[in-house]
Amino acid sequence: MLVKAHAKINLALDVLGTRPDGYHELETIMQTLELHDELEITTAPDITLAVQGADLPAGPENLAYRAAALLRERAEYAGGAEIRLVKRIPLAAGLAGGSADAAAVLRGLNKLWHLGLGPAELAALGAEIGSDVPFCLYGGTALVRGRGEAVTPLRDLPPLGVVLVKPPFGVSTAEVYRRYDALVNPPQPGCRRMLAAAKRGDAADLAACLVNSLEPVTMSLHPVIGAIKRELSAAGALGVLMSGSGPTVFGLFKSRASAERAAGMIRQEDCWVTATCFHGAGRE
Ligand SMILES: C[C@@](CO)(OP(=O)(O)O)[C@H](O)COP(=O)(O)OP(=O)(O)OC[C@H]1O[C@@H](n2ccc(N)nc2=O)[C@H](O)[C@@H]1O
Ligand SMILES: Nc1ncnc2c1ncn2[C@@H]1O[C@H](COP(=O)(O)OP(=O)(O)O)[C@@H](O)[C@H]1O
Repeated sequence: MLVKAHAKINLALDVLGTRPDGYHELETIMQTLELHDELEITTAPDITLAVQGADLPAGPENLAYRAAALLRERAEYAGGAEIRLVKRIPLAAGLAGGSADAAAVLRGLNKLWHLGLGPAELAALGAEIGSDVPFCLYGGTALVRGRGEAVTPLRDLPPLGVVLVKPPFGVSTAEVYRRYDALVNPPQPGCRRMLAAAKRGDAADLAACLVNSLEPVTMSLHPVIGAIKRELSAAGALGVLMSGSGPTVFGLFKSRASAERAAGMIRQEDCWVTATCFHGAGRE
């Protein structure tokens, strides 16, 4: 069985405070992209994982493996699965690559093992693996709250083009959140404004409402993020923003074709650059 694990970006991200469990209360609007990892999953006596395209462990430290092991344990399933993962989403990028893989494994094994678990049950399991996993199980466009476990699907947005630019370093999500807590003047929330724009579904409106409370934190650590934003704007982006805890920066374009043209204009040293587009929940 072939399963696609789609990357995500955050179109808006507000941090509302810290929770008793040490995580942060969020309000964010997330959107899956056509860019995806691929997983070939077949039944086997035990759980095995082979990774192609990235230097990643293939044991329990890998979120894809961890998802299979957790599902097998909770479903008390006797068999296993052979998982072959082809990575295309860059690591520690703010694109939820690991979370997307974990969600793809939960979705795929739920079918392959005929477990019959519903979306809410899978999302509860996913939340134990990582905060972005519940959204990755739903995909499309959604309002996400809590630690990331409360997902409210929204109507699909127009299929906008997206250029992704990732500088040559990863970012620790935990460190970005820790540094956020130390901000004297945290950014103003903007998720509600984006929610209204998402309901209207107008591209220029969406682009004008992009907001990410974590962006100033990561940008203070890596000023190149500001340079990438300026270059994407100069290439004609409708709007630009860092995704999640970063460091990937995205630019929105009216179509995939215009994103492809703009991607060819990006001259940032040593950056990973690709053009993709919004991916709706209903599509594989
Ligand atoms: C920032 C966001 C925005 O969508 O995405 P990415 O930038 O990672 O893609 C998410 O909140 C990241 O989700 P995810 O990367 O799954 O985080 P987890 O593995 O669950 O947690 C990593 C660390 O981030 C912090 N964390 C995460 C989520 C949250 N709501 N509050 C937090 O404080 C915690 O310190 C936690 O130990
Ligand atoms: N299948 C996986 N794909 C990517 N990263 C993984 C995976 N399994 C574990 N990881 C670890 O999780 C960390 C964060 O992964 P990722 O989800 O790509 O980051 P982000 O949430 O910032 O997009 C990586 O640095 C990597 O060490």
